Amino acid sequence: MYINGEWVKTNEWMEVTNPATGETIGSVPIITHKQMDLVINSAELAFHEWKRLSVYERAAYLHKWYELIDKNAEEIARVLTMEQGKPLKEALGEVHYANSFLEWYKEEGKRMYGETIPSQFREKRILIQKQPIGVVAAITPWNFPAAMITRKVAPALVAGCTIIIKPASQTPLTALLLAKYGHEAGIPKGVLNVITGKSSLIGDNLLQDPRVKKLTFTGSTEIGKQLMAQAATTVKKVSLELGGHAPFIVFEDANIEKAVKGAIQSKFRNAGQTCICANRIFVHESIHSTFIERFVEEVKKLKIGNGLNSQSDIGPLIDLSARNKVQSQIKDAIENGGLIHCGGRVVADNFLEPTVISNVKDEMMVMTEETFGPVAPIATFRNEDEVVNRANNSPYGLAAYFYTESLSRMYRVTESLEYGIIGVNDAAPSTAQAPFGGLKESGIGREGSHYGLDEYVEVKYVSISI
Ligand SMILES: NC(=O)C1=CN([C@@H]2O[C@H](COP(=O)(O)OP(=O)(O)OC[C@H]3O[C@@H](n4cnc5c(N)ncnc54)[C@H](OP(=O)(O)O)[C@@H]3O)[C@@H](O)[C@H]2O)C=CC1
Ligand SMILES: O=C(O)[C@H](O)CS(=O)(=O)O
Repeated sequence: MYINGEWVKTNEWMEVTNPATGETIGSVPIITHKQMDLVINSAELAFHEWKRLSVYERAAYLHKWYELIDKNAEEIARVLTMEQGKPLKEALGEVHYANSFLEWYKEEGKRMYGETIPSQFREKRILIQKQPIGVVAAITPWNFPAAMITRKVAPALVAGCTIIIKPASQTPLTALLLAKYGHEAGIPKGVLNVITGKSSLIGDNLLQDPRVKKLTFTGSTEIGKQLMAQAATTVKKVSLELGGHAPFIVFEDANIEKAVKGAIQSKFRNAGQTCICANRIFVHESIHSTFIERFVEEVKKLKIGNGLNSQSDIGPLIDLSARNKVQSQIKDAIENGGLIHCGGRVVADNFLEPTVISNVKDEMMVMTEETFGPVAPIATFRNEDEVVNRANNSPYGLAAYFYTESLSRMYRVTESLEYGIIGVNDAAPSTAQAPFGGLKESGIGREGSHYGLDEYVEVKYVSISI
């Protein structure tokens, strides 16, 4: 663990395994109660100094950190693949995507403007200041072990906050490697902290402590709700990036080749383990057979294998329970009339073939529960109103995609879909300068863009009588 600028151990450890092979690749300490108090104390003390630096001074630290991550991207990507499983080419892409948040926020922080507002009284002046909120608790998931951290740390640090990061127990090594380069960049002690151990102990301590002013969480909706309730005890500001169940709609006037390419990209990235993966594919009945034929042809080309093998397109699922959950969705679909066009089988332990199922009904598990695996369920639809209603019929509201060549349809459907992120003929919308986040039970707040910076500041109103 990295606490107050030092590498800290404990007597108890937990192992980290490679999901592709099951082998142990490392171990991390299990934090104690005493160390929880130490890390919160360190972050609180550091906050009072860190916030006094100019944003330009803070940005300079982020710039050095960015340069070190860029220089060591291959090393970080390799560790990421070994603990999370994604193909090395995807892991390297994630490291650069993660670094883009440092690159973007080290500059955006310099535009953290306040404002003056005219008063109705001659003798009064109204001043609005933006100030850092304080100590931030960041709890992150295993599917993007680098990007889900920097997407929080970059805006938090440049705004003047200090941060305590709890990475997922399955992927802590990437977080600790990022901290190593943050340390080498000279980030002052106590500003950046990475702790590991029992999530409930860590969560309870961070969320009950009034010195922690903000929770930023990325993970499942179930855990997000629990943490939000815990944060209420001390009225912490919360940002929640939760589950998704993205509809992917192919209209009759779509460019089918683009739609097939987009569906492959959105569905099978990270073996389908992303919160914005296409989870329900709706194809207009008039182009269904053409789409299915081309889509299956392309899916069959995907190669499954250890992420360290440069030929692999699809790595393992994170663990056996994840694989079993996906398999149960496939089984449910088949039992209710779904037709398997390819895949559906376990290749080895955590490896599941990329699977395409047609004749899918909206009541099936695969169409109502987040899949988080390489399964593409395809349903047909007759008209625009029908498919928009079906697409919106979900407690989730994170990402949605649709393919059309019609400008008027693009506006109509974009305005009707109840999702925070909409890809129009685009299956890969995520980028540092745009706001990422969902509606409904997909979360609260945004990450990335200037909206993401606002999550780490308080707006102070100063009324002056001269
Ligand atoms: N909206 C978005 O941007 C994203 C959403 N997600 C969603 O996350 C889920 C997959 O990620 P996954 O890691 O399994 O999600 P989880 O919600 O199970 O875990 C997320 C993080 O929360 C921690 N955690 C779990 N329980 C507690 C607790 N009681 N107190 C404190 N921390 C706790 C976990 O720790 P531990 O590892 O020790 O269990 C982990 O670090 C999917 O639903 C996916 O949709 C994932 C990525 C991005
Ligand atoms: O966990 C996720 O799904 C990521 O937030 C998706 S992305 O930002 O890498 O696209």
